[in-house]
Order: sequence, then structure tokens, then C-alpha cells
Amino acid sequence: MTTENPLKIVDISEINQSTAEELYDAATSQGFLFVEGHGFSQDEIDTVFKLSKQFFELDSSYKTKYAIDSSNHGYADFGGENLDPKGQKKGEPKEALNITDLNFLTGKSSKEIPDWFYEDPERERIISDIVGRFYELSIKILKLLAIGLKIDDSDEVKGEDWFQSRHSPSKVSGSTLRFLHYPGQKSLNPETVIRAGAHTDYGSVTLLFQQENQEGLEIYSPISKQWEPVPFVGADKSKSTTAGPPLVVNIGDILSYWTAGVLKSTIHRVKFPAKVQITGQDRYSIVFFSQPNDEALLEPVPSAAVKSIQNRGANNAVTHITAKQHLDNRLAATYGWTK
Ligand SMILES: O=C(O)CCC(=O)C(=O)O
Ligand SMILES: [Fe+2]
Repeated sequence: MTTENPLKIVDISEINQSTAEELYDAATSQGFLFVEGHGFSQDEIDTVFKLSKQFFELDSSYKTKYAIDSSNHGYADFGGENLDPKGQKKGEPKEALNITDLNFLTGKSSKEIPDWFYEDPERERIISDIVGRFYELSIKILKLLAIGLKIDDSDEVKGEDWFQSRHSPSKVSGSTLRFLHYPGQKSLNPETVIRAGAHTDYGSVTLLFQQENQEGLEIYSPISKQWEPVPFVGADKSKSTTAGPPLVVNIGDILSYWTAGVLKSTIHRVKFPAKVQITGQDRYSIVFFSQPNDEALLEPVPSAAVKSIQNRGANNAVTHITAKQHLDNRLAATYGWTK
């Protein structure tokens, strides 16, 4: 059975006006889309999923030695996170490894990551390779969105490089590589248990790979005002025999705030598909959250489309906060930290 796909699939192998318009269209309507022409082969994606699965199979006593810290870096054990504290009261049935403090020139984190990744140089290589490539891809997507927004040129920066100039590869940012594992417990009731509560993402853009038969991601569609699945979509074999499946891309809160809501940060969640009660199938996802540099000021994006919206997001702010202040506020709510 194939699930109908409510989202656009945009080929971004080339940066040009028509690609930019297609992407902009999806980002201003659903806020979620699929991207093909991303450059990751099926083999490369399989390799990352395999690494993530091997990591999650390690002893809990080992993984918890690297427990998540207040900067959102480290291992989050089952029940440790709640994305929708007002909705579901209990922590969520998932585990995650977050790697933050990334330098995109080296692909490395300046924080400690589990030493298991250093036991084999290949593991370390896989991590730094995906970090660097996710960054490049996020910059390409931000450039296409900047073209779509027709951001004004200035003396300092060309409009199409406006976002890029605030996502410098070697400056500190909240950007995060995240491996997620949702076990396929047959005993859980798919109607009542939510794997990841309804939320919007915090950053600029989010890039996500999922695998076939591990569905569960849903968006609250701004168009239909209903929950709709983000199905697994396979690669278009007529375009390439080696390319991996389209990547899920969504707009985060900062980009929505920055553009006074022109770009949509759409609510999403992860549910247990009913068939998990029969198959017991786990879900794994590989996610990259791109964030502006910490000190980037969230002043309104200089674009006619943004100027035309009154009293929303950055257009409504009396003083402009930084990307870091924005992220810290959101993380405190998610993990129940008090400031
Ligand atoms: O695992 C997924 O598919 C979604 C995860 C997610 O939305 C998140 O971590 O922000
Ligand atoms: Fe999310």
C-alpha cells in the first residue's frame, strides 16, 4: 500500500530561479517538502543508519555516561525529552544522540562525543562527512530561499547570500546532528502514545532522512488544517540508480520569525503507526538542525515580501534578540529546565 504524499518534491541539483520558486512555494505553504538532487547516495545513507543503529545497541550504562547537557549535546535516554509538555505528560518512548558545537570546516564537534566513535576511524569519518555535507546542503537550501524571498542586495552582502553570511561554518551556532531511535514496542497503544509530541523545530532549516516501513512522522498541515503523514518516498530510479531517497526538509522557528511568518514553521509529531503493534518495527531517523551563528541578530529579513507583513515575528519586535537567546528559550521549555 502506498500512502499519498501531500508534499512537493523539489529537485535542487541546480541553483536557478525556477528551483528557487518551487522551493519558496513549498516553504510558504506547507513549510515541509521533499528535496531530491541532494547528492547523498543510497549507500551513504545506509551507512549512516547502520552506524546509528550500532550506537543505540550499546549498553544503556555506556550511553548514559554521555548524558545530554544544558547545551543540548549528548545522549537523551528514553523518557528524557518531552516536546509537547502540555499535551502528553510522560517523557517520550525514544532515545537520541545529539552532537552540537559543530565546526563545519572540519565536520567535528568541540565537545566530547562517545569514545565508541573513535574506536574505529571509519565511524569518526562517517560523522564528520555527514556533518559537512548536511551543512553544505542547508546553505544551498538557504540560498534558494533567499532567491525566492528576493532579499535586497546591500553594500555588505548580496541578497542571495544574506542567510549564508549568518551561518558561517566556523562560528559557534546551535546547529545539531541528531540520531533518533523509537523502539517498535507492540504493547504500546498507537492511539494514545506519541513518540515525539507536537512541536515546531527551533532553527533555520531541518533536514531529515527516514527509512522505508518506519513511518510515523506527521505534519499539521497549514493548508488542510489536519494531521497528514510524511510518508517514506523512494528515489526516482529514472533519474539516478544510485541516489538515496528524497530528503525531508522543513522550516524552523527562527526562519519563520525572521521572515515575519512568510516561511512557515509547521507543527509536526511522530506517532506509532497502527502496524507497529503487529510488526514491532523500530523507527530510526537522522536529522540535522541548522541554526544561525549564536550572535546573529533576528532583525527582519530585508525583503519586500517580509516588509508587507505587519506586526508579526521580527517585524513586531521592539528589541532584536540573537539566535542564541531564541534557542535557549526553546530548549528550557522542552527539557523542563528553569532559568
Ligand atoms: O524522528 C522524526 O521523524 C522527527 C524528529 C523531530 O521532529 C525532531 O527531533 O525535531
Ligand atoms: Fe522536529
